[in-house]
Amino acid sequence: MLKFDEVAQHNSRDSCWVIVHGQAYDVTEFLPEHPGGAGIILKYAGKDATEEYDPIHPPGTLEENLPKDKCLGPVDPATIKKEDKKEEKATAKKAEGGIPPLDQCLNLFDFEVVAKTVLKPTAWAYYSSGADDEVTMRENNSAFGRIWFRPRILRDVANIDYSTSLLGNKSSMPVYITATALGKLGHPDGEKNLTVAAGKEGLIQMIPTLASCSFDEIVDARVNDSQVQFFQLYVNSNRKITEKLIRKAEDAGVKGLFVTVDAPQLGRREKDMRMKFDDTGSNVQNSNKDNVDRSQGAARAISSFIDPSLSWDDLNWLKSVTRMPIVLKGVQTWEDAVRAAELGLAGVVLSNHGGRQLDFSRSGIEVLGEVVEALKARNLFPNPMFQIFVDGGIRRASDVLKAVAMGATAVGIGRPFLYAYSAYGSDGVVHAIRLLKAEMEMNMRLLGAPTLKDVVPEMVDTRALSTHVNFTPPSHGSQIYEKLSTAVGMPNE
Ligand SMILES: Cc1cc2c(cc1C)[n+](S(=O)(=O)[O-])c1c(=O)[nH]c(=O)nc-1n2C[C@H](O)[C@H](O)[C@H](O)COP(=O)(O)O
Repeated sequence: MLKFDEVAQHNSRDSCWVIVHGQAYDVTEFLPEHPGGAGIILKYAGKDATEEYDPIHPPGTLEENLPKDKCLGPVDPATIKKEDKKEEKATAKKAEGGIPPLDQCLNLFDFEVVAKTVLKPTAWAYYSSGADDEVTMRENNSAFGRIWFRPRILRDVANIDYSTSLLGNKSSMPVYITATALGKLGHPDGEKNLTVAAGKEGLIQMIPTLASCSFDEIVDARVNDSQVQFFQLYVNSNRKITEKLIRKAEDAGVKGLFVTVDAPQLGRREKDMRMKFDDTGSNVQNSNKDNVDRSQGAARAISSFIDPSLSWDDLNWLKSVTRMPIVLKGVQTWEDAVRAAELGLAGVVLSNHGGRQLDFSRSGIEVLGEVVEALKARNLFPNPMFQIFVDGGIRRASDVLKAVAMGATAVGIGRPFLYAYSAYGSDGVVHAIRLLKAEMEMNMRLLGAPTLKDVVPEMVDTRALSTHVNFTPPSHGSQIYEKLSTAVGMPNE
């Protein structure tokens, strides 16, 4: 059995060994091939890299990418020295007073406040960042603040039913858990937290291509065989790899293929870059002058496989590969939505990737208005065979109902569920979903709409949508933050 000190001597580009899950690997020859660049590996040369490795790599990645003889065997656990993780210590200190009990989270904003105190800085940067100046990320939620309800009265609202169906699959609410990458950055169970909660609460989860967990782990985490999942696809420049992924998803019973079309290159998320940049900038990478394009941060590094040449011409190929309904995720104009409908696709997600792609893209809810008008003008709406989804900035059931009133079938939610499980595991996500369900019941009752069919365009006033007022959402979660900051002695920022 190897000793840690033996591994520690192989800590350079000329001879680079790392430890992952107690096994030593010689990655010297792999360094130039690593999509994330040599620098991030060299940072852990001669050390235990397990904690850094896990959130980014699905199980089996090493075995799939290294020749057998590069696995050098087990390292005596008694000799392994743990890295002095300054940043983890700081985070632990912040939360040493513990986090508030789950039932003190009263809305989706509260989870963000709590997650910020428990997430590693790199994880917080990755999850919370938007592109450039984050104008679109803020606008995503602000835009909902410019839509007003027109509630109707004296309607029998004794029984409220907010169930619906997405692409022909039952859902307990017009909400799905959208695809967000690198789930293990926030919690060791990663995306499985979402699978379990979605199954328990009857929601559909969209499995991301860039998940931390393996596809099989996420599918195996279903709470029962009838649990419905969708798959979010980044098309790989190597189309064979993409075909294999799609077939695997279809064989696993996935019920919808959401092709991401707003990210031919991942956006410049500067919070993420700064964190990663400092992270890699301080490491051997600079002195080794790696040729990794670090100017795009970690996101670019993990997504260099995405095919920027993907175009409308490829849709017939995509349709030939699968019988799953195909939805384009990241459509931002009526022209592209109409084209998708005319091509016989199953729908579109009006989305700007949570403001993480092109800054100053309009919010999904803003685009929804023009898309519905354009489809109606061509007798393409309403059409149960072509569904419209919206995501970005949805934090309240009132946001969900505004989108439904304007013609969306359902909405996708990302960050709040990430924050919920980063702080509280899958129980956090279950709680978040139940909070939304309680809001749905109350909002629909007060709106005068017993079912989603009764949530109609006349119930919203969208005249203010086209003007951009600076709507700053109330400082949500401040109550919980105050409590928290006193509990753990943090300055009340
Ligand atoms: C927050 C977040 C979003 C990501 C996401 C990762 C995070 C941490 N990632 S990303 O690494 O490439 O940017 C994906 C992804 O893998 N694929 C994708 O289609 N959308 C990705 N999205 C966008 C997501 O699917 C929704 O469009 C967005 O999260 C909706 O906005 P809210 O977070 O405000 O709900």
